[in-house]
Amino acid sequence: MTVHTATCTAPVNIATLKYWGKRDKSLNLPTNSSISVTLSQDDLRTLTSAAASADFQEDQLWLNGALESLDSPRTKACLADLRALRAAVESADASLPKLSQYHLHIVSENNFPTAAGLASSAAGFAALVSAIASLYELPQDMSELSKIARKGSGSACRSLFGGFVAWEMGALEDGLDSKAVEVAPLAHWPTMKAAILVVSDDKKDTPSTTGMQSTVATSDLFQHRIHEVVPKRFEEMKKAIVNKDFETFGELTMKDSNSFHAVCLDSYPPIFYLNDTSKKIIKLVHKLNELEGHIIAAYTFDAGPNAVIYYDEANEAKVLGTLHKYFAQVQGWDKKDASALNGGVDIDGVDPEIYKGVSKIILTSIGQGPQKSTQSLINEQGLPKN
Ligand SMILES: Nc1ncnc2c1ncn2[C@@H]1O[C@H](COP(=O)(O)OP(=O)(O)OP(=O)(O)O)[C@@H](O)[C@H]1O
Ligand SMILES: C[C@@](O)(CCOP(=O)(O)OP(=O)(O)O)CC(=O)O
Repeated sequence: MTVHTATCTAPVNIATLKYWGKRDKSLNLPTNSSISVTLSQDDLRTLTSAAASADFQEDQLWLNGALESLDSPRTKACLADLRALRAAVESADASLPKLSQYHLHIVSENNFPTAAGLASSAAGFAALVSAIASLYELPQDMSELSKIARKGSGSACRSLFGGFVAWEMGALEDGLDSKAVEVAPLAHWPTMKAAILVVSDDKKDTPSTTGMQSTVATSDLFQHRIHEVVPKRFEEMKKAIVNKDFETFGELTMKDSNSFHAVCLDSYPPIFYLNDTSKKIIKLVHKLNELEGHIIAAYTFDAGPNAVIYYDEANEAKVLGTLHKYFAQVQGWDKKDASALNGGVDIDGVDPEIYKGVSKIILTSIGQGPQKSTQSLINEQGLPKN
């Protein structure tokens, strides 16, 4: 039996200017442009192998060791687009195997919790699209492929690039101009770091799609956000990234997280993603920045209570040192020497039991986009190795 395979990894991205709201639900077309930082795959990544064979009976996906349905319209849309591009390649060269007509076996592993507010769907769809595009030897560039990943999950389109990434919302009804582009590569600002305080790795209450639909339908504040706030912020944040201006980048990042959670609260009925621990972390970061006299740390929260805190390596002693003072008991510090963690400052009014609301800290940094891998998860029969 002949089995064609390819394997790719893809990263998680965490938005600093949030995507929240769809103008087209089936194509995942957003109501505003967004910006994100791609995180290092050393800490958070999806590894996906894709195989095609004339002997396969049906399309199948194994996610983290269990068979997962491929019936969702989102996954079907991604597979249909990729097959259409492969069919075009095959019609231009009759000597190529007709992979577009074969069923696919896809095996994927996330090295972090799935569906827990850590952007697994972003890394997952970016890896799925990258692995199949590699299997099909597609000529399309990353921006083109990002339009396919977008149909899987909006935020996934940004995981096709490393470094700093913008998702341009586009204006066309068919979504052909709604794609991810690179704002700056990893090498432009490699000292950007992220500390993720995992407040909960439970499945979230209100799924992003449902939450967005409710916000678009019911929040008045949302109209102000998408028309007045985000367009200006989008340009300002890109400029701050190009200038490596952490103060401006950090301020815009925090304000945008707050704006996103404000429109969630303004939805009817309201949507709550932050919990008491999240709010205590927000206060801690503001007090740290006040003590320093300028912004050295910036928080952002997605559709859940987990905090992502961005900082520049130049301020690592102070930022991580301070977090260590309050969260020393949580797991995840082992990759840092104790000597690197004693530069923290005391902050008035922080609940000494704040650490009880946090299960672990993930210390990571900015990273690269999808990578080809030789570590196949599929055996010669086209089935999962484990
Ligand atoms: N490696 C993967 N390959 C394919 N699909 C995946 C993969 N990982 C996750 N997914 C899909 O994404 C879904 C989880 O998306 P969901 O939006 O609920 O959580 P999340 O992305 O972890 O959180 P958030 O969007 O709040 O950051 C999974 O149920 C699965 O359908
Ligand atoms: C708060 C966010 O993380 C929302 C992400 O939403 P998704 O990309 O998960 O939504 P779907 O398009 O419905 O799959 C903000 C962001 O990542 O920009």
